Amino acid sequence: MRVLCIGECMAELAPSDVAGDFRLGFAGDTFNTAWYLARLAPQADVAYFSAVGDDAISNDMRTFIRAGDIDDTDVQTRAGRTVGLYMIALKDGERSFSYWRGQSAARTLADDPAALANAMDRADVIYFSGITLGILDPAGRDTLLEALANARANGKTIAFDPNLRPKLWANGEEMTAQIMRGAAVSDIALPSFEDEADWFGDADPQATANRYLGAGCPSVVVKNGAADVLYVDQGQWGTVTVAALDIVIDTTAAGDSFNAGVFAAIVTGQPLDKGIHTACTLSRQVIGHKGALVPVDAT
Ligand SMILES: Nc1ncnc2c1ncn2[C@@H]1O[C@H](COP(=O)(O)OP(=O)(O)O)[C@@H](O)[C@H]1O
Ligand SMILES: O=C(O)C(=O)C[C@H](O)[C@H](O)COP(=O)(O)O
Repeated sequence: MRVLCIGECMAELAPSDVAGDFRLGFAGDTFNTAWYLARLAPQADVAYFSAVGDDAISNDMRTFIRAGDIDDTDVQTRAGRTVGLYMIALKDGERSFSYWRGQSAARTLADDPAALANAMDRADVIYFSGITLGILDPAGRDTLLEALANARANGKTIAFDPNLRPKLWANGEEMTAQIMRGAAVSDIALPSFEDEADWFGDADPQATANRYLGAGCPSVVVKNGAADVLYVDQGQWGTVTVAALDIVIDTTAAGDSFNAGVFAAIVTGQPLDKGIHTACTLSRQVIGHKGALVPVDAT
């Protein structure tokens, strides 16, 4: 099984234990999921699709991707450009981000439809997010969504995390409309209830699930912080209880690592509820540590 994750990896500055000192890493929502999936399912072939520049930090990022056992064959190089950067600020375990990514090479990742089609042809599961859609210009977004629709018609499984990031969009209407275009080409959606309620006005997680079902996405997993995970899979509804972690250190990548748990079940042919249990165990470990990518125990 080959899983292709599509999106932007950035340089990450994460607060260290010393006030004012930051640690340089590499992270980004779809990349984080690829990284955790490669740890959880070493038998799977995990690949990343993106674009980087040709400077030193772009090369360091590529080295980091490969060191994570992630195939970087489909990471394109754009001469004269570089990668995006973000910094995490923490207050009582909740994170906020500052970004410097307006000119990043990843913004051009969908410029070559042939490269997209070729990478998708070689994959079984294809994952993208609302952040992937948000960094693209309208033409790139159309190209990516068309390629995903074609891949789905060819039998690929398409997975989507809406990952709502209002800073990437002109306004809320544009964001919600484009997110639902993403849902319409997907087989499984993995939204987070709090964000969905804020932007779509969903009254409860059932309303979130029903909205994605209505868009044509037949399986939905609704994350909800420490509250139950609600899922619907080909008409079967269920919930999984989360063992709440009392002291949360940093919620960065909670949802990203969770998604990797679900994909690990898909690639190993296990039922979705088993994958959600793995997802909960993994994301609980991740939020107990600082930064997006943390060492994980066997789950
Ligand atoms: N306080 C917590 N205790 C235990 N697990 C948690 C906690 N907060 C989040 N998680 C786990 O992380 C998953 C994703 O969290 P959530 O906050 O909903 O997503 P996101 O990070 O995308 O906003 C949850 O479904 C749950 O499994
Ligand atoms: O690409 C971006 O804009 C990011 O924000 C990168 C972040 O590391 C993850 O997106 C964290 O995502 P959560 O799992 O929701 O905590």
